[in-house]
Amino acid sequence: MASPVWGDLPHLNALDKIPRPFLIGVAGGTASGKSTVCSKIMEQLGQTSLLENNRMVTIISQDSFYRDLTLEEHKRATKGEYNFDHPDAFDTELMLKTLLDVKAGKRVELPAYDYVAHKRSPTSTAIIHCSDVVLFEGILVFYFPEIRDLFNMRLFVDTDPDIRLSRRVLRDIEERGRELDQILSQYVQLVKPAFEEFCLPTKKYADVIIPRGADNVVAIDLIVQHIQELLRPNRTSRRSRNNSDSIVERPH
Ligand SMILES: Nc1ncnc2c1ncn2[C@@H]1O[C@H](COP(=O)(O)OP(=O)(O)O)[C@@H](O)[C@H]1O
Ligand SMILES: Nc1ccn([C@@H]2O[C@H](COP(=O)(O)O)[C@@H](O)[C@H]2O)c(=O)n1
Repeated sequence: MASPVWGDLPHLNALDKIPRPFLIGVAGGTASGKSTVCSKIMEQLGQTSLLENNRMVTIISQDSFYRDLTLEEHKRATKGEYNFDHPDAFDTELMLKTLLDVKAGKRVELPAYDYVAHKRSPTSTAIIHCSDVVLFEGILVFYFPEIRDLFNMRLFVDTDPDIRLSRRVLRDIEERGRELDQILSQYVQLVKPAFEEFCLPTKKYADVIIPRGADNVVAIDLIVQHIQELLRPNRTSRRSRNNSDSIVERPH
């Protein structure tokens, strides 16, 4: 019989059998603050005395799973004309296999994504060991049903589109080697329509929607408290208590 630790617990219903790693999906539009929210959650979970030193929190980015581009696609990418916001841009099979390995407690090695070269970095990798909590963040982490179903908790970072665009412009110029006119044309022609078609409709799958992203310290504190409570050793069944779903904001 399978161990209850790795049991088949696709979501928050089996509250008295919390699987490790506890897999959290973090979706949201480009530059909504997904990575920043994950870093804050990781920071706050790492600091708590409830988690032992040898337990870990890991962040994986969906961007590590961008497909390799053909020569022609790469040419378009350098002109800001390749659609990186479409589900087809991702290697879904590899993404699913990796997450299943992570869930099974296997060690995985992931390349960092190089946004300047539009491909996975051949030199920089992240080793993902078996962790207590794994945060998987990206624009389309709730889009693919097989992947969506793996999460034990789903968060959607909901930041105003104008703020996202202004942050993306600064970030893409400073960190991703892009020119302003290309950032804007890519955004208008590809990023924004794909957000509306593929990312925004996945908000309904979230357990918690985080308005204003990392600025929302209250939401982040509540999420961290909730995770700590779920992962507390020897916790009593939440079904026997009354405060079980107090922080879970379920969208309509
Ligand atoms: N609350 C915030 N206030 C100011 N800048 C922020 C905030 N959250 C994120 N940023 C900045 O916006 C950019 C995108 O944030 P990031 O967390 O990487 O978003 P995402 O992972 O959703 O693309 C980064 O340059 C980041 O430093
Ligand atoms: N070579 C690439 C790969 C991706 N993008 C853009 O990145 C966005 C996703 O990353 P976030 O950190 O913003 O969530 C996505 O909107 C792609 O357009 C890119 O420009 N170039």
